[in-house]
Amino acid sequence: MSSVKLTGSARLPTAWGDFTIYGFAEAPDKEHVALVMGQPDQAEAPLVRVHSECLTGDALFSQRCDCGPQLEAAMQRIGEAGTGVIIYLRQEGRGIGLLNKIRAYGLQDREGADTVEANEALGFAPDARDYGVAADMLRILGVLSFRLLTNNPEKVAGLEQAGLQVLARLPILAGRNPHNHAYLETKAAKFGHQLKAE
Ligand SMILES: Nc1nc2c(ncn2[C@@H]2O[C@H](COP(=O)(O)OP(=O)(O)OP(=O)(O)O)[C@@H](O)[C@H]2O)c(=O)[nH]1
Ligand SMILES: [Zn+2]
Repeated sequence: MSSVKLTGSARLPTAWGDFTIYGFAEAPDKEHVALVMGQPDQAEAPLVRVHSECLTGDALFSQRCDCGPQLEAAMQRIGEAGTGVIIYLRQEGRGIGLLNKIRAYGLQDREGADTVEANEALGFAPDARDYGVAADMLRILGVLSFRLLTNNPEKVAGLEQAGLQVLARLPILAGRNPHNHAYLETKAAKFGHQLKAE
C-alpha cells in the first residue's frame, strides 16, 4: 500500500526546459512534488535526483549549504539529457522542519556545534529522513531503475531497501563556498558523503 497519492499534474516550463509537475499527498498533511521531463518510464537508465527541501538554500540563496546549486545542477543535467525526474521531498532540515533547522543553525553559530551535534542537542536524530515516500512516488511514475544524482550513500541504500534499482550513483558537486566548507566536511566525515571529484 502506497503512502502517497498522486493528486494532479501540470506543465512547468523552466530555464532548463519543460517539465511536468506532479503533486503528491502524503497522509496526514505533507505535500511533495515531482518534476518529470521526457518519458523516464520508457528510458533505460534515466537520471533521477531525490532532493530534500531546503527553503534557505533552494529559495533564499543561502550559502550555508550546497542545496540550491545542487538543485540547479540536477535540473540542468536532466535538461541536457532530455529525460529525468526530480523528486522534491518536503523533508526540510533533514526531516526536523524549518523552524528546528533555524534553531540548529543558531546552535552552530553560538556554540560551534556541527550539524550532527546541533541536531542531537535539540533531541533529534542526526538525520531523520526516510526515502520510502520518494520510492513510492517513483513507483507511481513508473521509474523503477535509474541513475541517481547524489553524494549520499544513505540515499542509495534507502531507495534500494525500498525495492528500487539504483543502476549508478552520479556525484553532484556544486556550490562549494567559504561559508559551507565546515558543513560539507561534516557531511563527508559523519555521513560518508562522497565529495571528491571522481
Ligand atoms: N538539521 C539540519 N538540516 C540541515 C542543515 N543544513 C542543511 N540541512 C538540510 O539537509 C538537507 C539536505 O541534505 P544534505 O545532507 O545536504 O544532502 P543530501 O540530500 O543528503 O545529499 P545529496 O543528495 O548529495 O545532496 C536539506 O533538507 C537541508 O535543509 C543543518 O545544519 N541542520
Ligand atoms: Zn540546504
